[in-house]
Amino acid sequence: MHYDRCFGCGELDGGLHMRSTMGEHALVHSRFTVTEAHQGAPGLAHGGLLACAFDEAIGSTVGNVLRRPSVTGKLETDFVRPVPVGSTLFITAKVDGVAGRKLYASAEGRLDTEDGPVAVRARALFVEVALEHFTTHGAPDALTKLKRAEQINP
Ligand SMILES: CCCCC/C=C\C/C=C\C/C=C\C/C=C\CCCC(=O)SCCNC(=O)CCNC(=O)[C@H](O)C(C)(C)COP(=O)(O)OP(=O)(O)OC[C@H]1O[C@@H](n2cnc3c(N)ncnc32)[C@H](O)[C@@H]1OP(=O)(O)O
Repeated sequence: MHYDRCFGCGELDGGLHMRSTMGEHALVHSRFTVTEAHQGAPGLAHGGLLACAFDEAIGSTVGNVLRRPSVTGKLETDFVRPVPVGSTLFITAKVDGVAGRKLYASAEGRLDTEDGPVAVRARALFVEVALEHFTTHGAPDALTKLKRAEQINP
């Protein structure tokens, strides 16, 4: 978790409640369980929420592997298989490259097990920002809140 009020990984009611863990070879593993609240078509996950889960999983990867503050500049998703309510996506993400402030990363999500069929793939460009990005555009006390989460999850 990087911030307890984050929609992706925080404790908010209605949030995605995702957790990410660092694995071998700098791969980061996240899980997203699709509930009734995440539906688009009856019984199936909404694509926008799946994209959100991948934003979170890739953002967590970029943040924890590179330790550079950044924001999503671009997020591209391929939905290759329906994701039913009740299923869990096992997401594996990695950093693909760095070019100055541009941080490239990608992820794939497999259905229900680590080696299940791939249901979603995503690629993202994160752009490194100064810490003032969060205080200028967000809350004035953003850094205090972010640093508190860092202390909980060093
Ligand atoms: C307090 C401690 C913090 C420490 C952090 C460390 C660790 C943290 C650990 C973990 C973090 C964990 C989890 C994170 C989890 C979830 C993440 C969710 C992330 C989000 O949910 S975040 C919200 C959505 N996000 C935005 O709210 C961004 C709004 N946006 C902007 O704020 C600006 O737009 C910005 C800053 C993106 C760029 O603005 P800018 O003025 O700074 O820079 P500029 O425009 O020059 O771009 C520089 C180079 O990126 C290229 N570039 C930019 N955008 C592009 C695009 N779309 N496509 C292709 N290329 C693009 C340019 O073409 C140029 O490339 P070149 O240099 O080659 O010309």
